Amino acid sequence: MLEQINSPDDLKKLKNNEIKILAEDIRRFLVDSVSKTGGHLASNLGVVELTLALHTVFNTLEDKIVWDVGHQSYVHKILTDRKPQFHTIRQYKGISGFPKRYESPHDHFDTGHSSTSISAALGLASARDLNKDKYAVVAVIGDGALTGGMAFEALNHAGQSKKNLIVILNDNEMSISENVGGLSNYLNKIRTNTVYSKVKGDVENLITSIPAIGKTVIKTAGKAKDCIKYLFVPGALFEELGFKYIGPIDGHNYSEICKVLKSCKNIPGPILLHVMTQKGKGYALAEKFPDKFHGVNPFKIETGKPISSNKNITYSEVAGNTLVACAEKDKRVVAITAAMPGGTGLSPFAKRFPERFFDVGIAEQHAVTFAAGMAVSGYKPCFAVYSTFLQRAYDQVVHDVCLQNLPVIFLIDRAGLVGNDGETHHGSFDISFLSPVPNLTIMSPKNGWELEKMIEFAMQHHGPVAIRYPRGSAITMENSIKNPIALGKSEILYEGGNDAFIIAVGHMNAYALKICEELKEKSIGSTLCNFRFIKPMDETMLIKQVKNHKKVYVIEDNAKIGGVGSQIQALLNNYRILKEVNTIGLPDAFIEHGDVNTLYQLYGLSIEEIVNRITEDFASKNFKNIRIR
Ligand SMILES: Cc1ncc(C[n+]2csc(CCOP(=O)(O)OP(=O)(O)O)c2C)c(N)n1
Ligand SMILES: CC(=O)[C@@H](O)[C@H](O)COP(=O)(O)O
Ligand SMILES: [Mg+2]
Repeated sequence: MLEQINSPDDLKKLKNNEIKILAEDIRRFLVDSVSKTGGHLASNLGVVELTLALHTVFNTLEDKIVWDVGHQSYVHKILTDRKPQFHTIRQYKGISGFPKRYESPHDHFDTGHSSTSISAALGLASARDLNKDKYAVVAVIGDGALTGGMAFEALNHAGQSKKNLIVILNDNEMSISENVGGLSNYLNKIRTNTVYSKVKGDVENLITSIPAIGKTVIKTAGKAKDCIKYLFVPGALFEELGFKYIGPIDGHNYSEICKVLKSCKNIPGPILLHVMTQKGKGYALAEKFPDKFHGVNPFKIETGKPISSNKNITYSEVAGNTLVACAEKDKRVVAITAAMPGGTGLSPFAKRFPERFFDVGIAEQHAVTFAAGMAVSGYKPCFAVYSTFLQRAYDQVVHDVCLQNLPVIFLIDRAGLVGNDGETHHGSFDISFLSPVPNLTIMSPKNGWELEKMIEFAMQHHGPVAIRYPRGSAITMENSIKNPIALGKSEILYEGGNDAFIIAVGHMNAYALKICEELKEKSIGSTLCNFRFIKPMDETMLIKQVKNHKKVYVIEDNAKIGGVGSQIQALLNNYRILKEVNTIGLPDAFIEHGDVNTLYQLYGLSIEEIVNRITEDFASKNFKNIRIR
């Protein structure tokens, strides 16, 4: 059936039983395709009927759907002309795993970070009204994404705005892990109460339908009506904010969703349509383990096991295990996540110390200020967070933690390039945005061992500490020099001559060591400095080594603007040391998706590219050894 669908218009020709077959085909296609490419599977399996219904009722060339996070937009992509390219999803030069306006006229807003959809949709609806246009605007937001502060801010605004706007709450009772918090409990009450699910009218209808209360209640007890409304009317919370709440409805019943969506089109004002779906639907393993199949590497369909299994410990696991060890020794250690216990390696901590573990939902801003509150009270909070999501909480880092010099530890996972998730998810900016913040100590480990030692160091430090490390396996360096971590001190990893002074940040040291060896073969002598502390910098070492070398190189997986290279250049300028610092880092651009090695090659960060660049510099006839004062 899927072969017959070349555009959303083709859906309108299908009968109900054909839609059922189509839904099955789409699920098969998704499992087959994602098992080869990797990607977000379970969320997409859950929204097949919902997406089919949306494309039946709306015309997405005009009507605007905003997919929150956007990881569940695969079915939408398949239905909107991207089926032929679907095998390229998340691969370099392939289609993105998230909605992209550049990719299709059916995509109306780019997403990747959670909880933005209602704000964006309200913006679209407000612009539509100013322009006197007529299109519909729909935000599709998950129950996890609804826990994000922005979603509440937008509901608050949208409810009062009275704009025609449909918010579809796709409730599958899961974030990546189990959803958490009071709102999740509230949705659960709506779902599980049979009165709620049977009665979809307004409060009068509801009350008259309960014989024990009856019509007299309505006549005689206006105030009581409000109380009863809170008890019985599903979605009263949303109603009070100014939304018309509809639901909950079965998100796998295509014709019911179509019917409700059609009537939503004719109801004025903001509507919240509560749709219940099952994450992973149709693929037994994903139904059983929706968290494991949220985002997957290529896997075998029969077993669900990854095709290439990498047994090496990841940086996230090192961080999580180290926190457990620290917490065993010190009762003040607490761990915080914003809905990413698995990804950040905190699951063992959650299991071992449930009372000292806090999953705050997708609420990075809250997580940081919550950590500040605990720190003020004598605890040692560790917030493990992906670099890209910490962007959300910048003001909280500055205003609530660093201004008060509180001993909060930021374990910044997924720093640098993350690969296939692409531009919304790379951790390209954390050095640039954290470095100017007073009181903050910033470190980056060269390998797993050093991450462990840095966390132990941070536990003893008085003041906020950020430790940034990349996605994936922790490097184990043979013969690594295990100097203890000392505040503001870097480590010389290689001494082989005075031509190039190479400063490497974090895991780039592994590359840099090989680079030094290759340069040696080309008769270029070098020294390698593992720049453990991005802040405070090891100024004494820097000045000494810079003066002793002909050229200076900084290798970092952060934006060059505001990165370590630019900071070292500024430092040398301050000391009137006239030396050019050559930074090998990320350009002033949003980096596309693709595997990390391809991207390193593309942006000059691969070993080969760096060796070539340094070799060319030293071969250049124009090369002058600038004398240093
Ligand atoms: C600001 C931010 N924090 C964390 C994430 C990581 N993340 C992506 S999807 C997701 C769970 C979303 O749950 P839900 O909205 O219910 O969607 P579902 O996958 O269940 O359909 C999380 C935590 C993110 N994308 N953005
Ligand atoms: C959509 C989203 O934001 C997450 O699912 C993210 O893709 C997880 O990334 P990792 O695979 O690096 O944990
Ligand atoms: Mg969910």
